[in-house]
Amino acid sequence: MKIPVMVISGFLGSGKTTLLLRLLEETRRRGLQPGILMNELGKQDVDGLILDEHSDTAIEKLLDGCVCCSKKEELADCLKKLLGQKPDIVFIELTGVANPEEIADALTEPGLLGLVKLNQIITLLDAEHMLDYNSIFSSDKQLVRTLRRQMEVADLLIVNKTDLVTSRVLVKIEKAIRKHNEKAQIVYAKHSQIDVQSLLSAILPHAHSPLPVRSFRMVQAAPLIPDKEPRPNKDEALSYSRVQSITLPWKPAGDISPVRIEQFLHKWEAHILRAKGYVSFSKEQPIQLLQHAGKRTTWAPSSFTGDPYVVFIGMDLDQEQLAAEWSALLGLKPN
Ligand SMILES: Nc1nc2c(ncn2[C@@H]2O[C@H](COP(=O)(O)OP(=O)(O)OP(=O)(O)O)[C@@H](O)[C@H]2O)c(=O)[nH]1
Repeated sequence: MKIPVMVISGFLGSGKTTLLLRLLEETRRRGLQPGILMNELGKQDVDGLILDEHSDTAIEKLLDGCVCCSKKEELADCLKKLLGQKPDIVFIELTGVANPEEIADALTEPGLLGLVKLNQIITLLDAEHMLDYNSIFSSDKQLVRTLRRQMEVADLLIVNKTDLVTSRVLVKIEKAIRKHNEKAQIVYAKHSQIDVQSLLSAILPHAHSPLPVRSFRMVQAAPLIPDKEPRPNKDEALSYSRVQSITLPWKPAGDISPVRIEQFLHKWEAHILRAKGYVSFSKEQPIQLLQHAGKRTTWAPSSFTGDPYVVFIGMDLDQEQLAAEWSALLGLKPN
């Protein structure tokens, strides 16, 4: 019996983990056993810890690189480990800069073909920023292509963060999406709130019934990129070229307020696309989960108990400069 795999893609901070939490809630309600494969660009696993706080699901983690390019070799092993736990469905949450078609392709490779089947590719779109991506990322050809492919190959497109835009913007977004994908269902959401019940309705505990599977992807051995668009050469095959991540420890020398961190992120906003991690402001207060996406910063109490840190993901990041300014912010002496 092949286990269905749902691939969750979408740019950095678009709402993938928020959706995954909703899907996990529904699997629990239905008595399904899920397996999760998380892929993160950073060395630290912020999303995995968020999931750990909300569920006791089996999670495999691929950190410090993108599963569609630098970590592709490890995908099969990770999936096989998860399958050992006999899940009814596997969710793969990709990094924000991953091309989901590469994963769909990998699922059809001989080592996995008999074990898993692609159920569907879901792509989340950040309604507040997606119309600006082409101009913001014009210097990273691969990334522009990846973001386009995230739209083109999706079965379901979730336009998320609709609380942050007007209905006029939504009309523009729909037009932009339809240029790239005429068929996918489009749904509009706040905080990835969609009808997860119907999304999972065909998945049964230890399912023996036929599932809706993207048959054209599973049966054809031909490349997934259409002929009119030649396969990229080796360098172009990377899904991005100018995005980097750096993890910095949080060890302030004295008191520091959340406002100072927000000012820091604001100062770096031309380069920082996403920041997340755990920080503590005082011994009395619980550790805070920092989430910075699309130039907005939020804080939430967390039960994290390790050494606090923040992961920064950015474009053309001067990592040395960032680290030096971070140390200065925390009141630390330069090395
Ligand atoms: N205002 C608003 N915030 C949202 C919405 N959906 C998610 N967020 C917030 O956006 C931030 C990023 O959400 P995530 O679900 O972690 O996004 P992601 O795509 O998993 O992020 P990465 O995997 O790190 O790229 C979090 O602070 C969420 O609470 C939404 O619809 N509206």
